[in-house]
Amino acid sequence: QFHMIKHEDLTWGESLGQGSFTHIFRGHKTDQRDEVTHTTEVLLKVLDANHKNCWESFFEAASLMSQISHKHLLLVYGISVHKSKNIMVQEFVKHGALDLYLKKSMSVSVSWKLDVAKQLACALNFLEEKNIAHGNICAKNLLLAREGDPSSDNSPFIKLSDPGTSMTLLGKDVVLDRIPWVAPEVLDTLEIELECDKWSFGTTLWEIFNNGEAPLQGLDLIQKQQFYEHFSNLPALEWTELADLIAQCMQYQPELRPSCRSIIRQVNSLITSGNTQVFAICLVQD
Ligand SMILES: N#Cc1ccc(Nc2nc(N)cc(-n3ccc(CO)n3)n2)cc1
Repeated sequence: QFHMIKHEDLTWGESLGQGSFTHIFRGHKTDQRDEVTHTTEVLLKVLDANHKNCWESFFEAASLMSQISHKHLLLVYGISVHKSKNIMVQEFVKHGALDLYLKKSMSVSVSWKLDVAKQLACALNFLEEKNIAHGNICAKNLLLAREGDPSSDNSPFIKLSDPGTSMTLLGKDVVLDRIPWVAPEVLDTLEIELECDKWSFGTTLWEIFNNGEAPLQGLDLIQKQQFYEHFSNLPALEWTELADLIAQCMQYQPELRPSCRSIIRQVNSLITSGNTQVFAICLVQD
């Protein structure tokens, strides 16, 4: 169910960092279509050689993304297997991962953040309708295709990246390190269900409104595990309605978390109330 890309059709550019057991590189792929050579800029995601045993899960994650297509889901062109290298060839998303972008540019507006939140909620709703759980929703896996800047007031555009190798294969410590993005029940079941993505949506909202700062950053694995054992919650944001939505998503009982439809409705009302507040302030100032 995959397009196989020949290794000789790939050219490698600079390293752009690494994820869990993967390295990512800028690159290009060439394909011949009726005598015309097309060159496309791509992102090459390589599975570490010492985690070759995860290659099925690595490609499983990618195939999930290539079976369905949606404007807010990353496009995976195919895979390339060459000697001991397992390579996923993805569309190159111009501005990279959202967590780094938020840390760099502290000046994005509330409406910018709510727009991103709404797009993620739509992507999750699409996956929910297909009964597909992603399993790794976080700001690092949200890719910024369009910046959208305050002056020309065009809005940001995000793409949800592949979930990567299933953490259930990656071992307990990887699962613990994903606290507080991983839903608490996953620590017992190691199963990813739709409700898990709602928990992670709450954590990602928290990240977005904390300018990309990682929640529970300084905690070690024991302290992270205790965070769940004590049924702790992330520090509430000032904006009460937003804090409420995060709290609804991050309920320890999976069945109490809101549906994607409800999440979209609540983000929409935050957008409306946010605009009203700005509008009111302008009225007062004038
Ligand atoms: N400076 C810079 C810069 C870095 C990356 C991109 N582009 C891109 N395109 C993708 N398809 C995927 C990713 N990822 C980045 C982290 C992950 C983890 O999942 N993916 N980055 C653009 C600019």
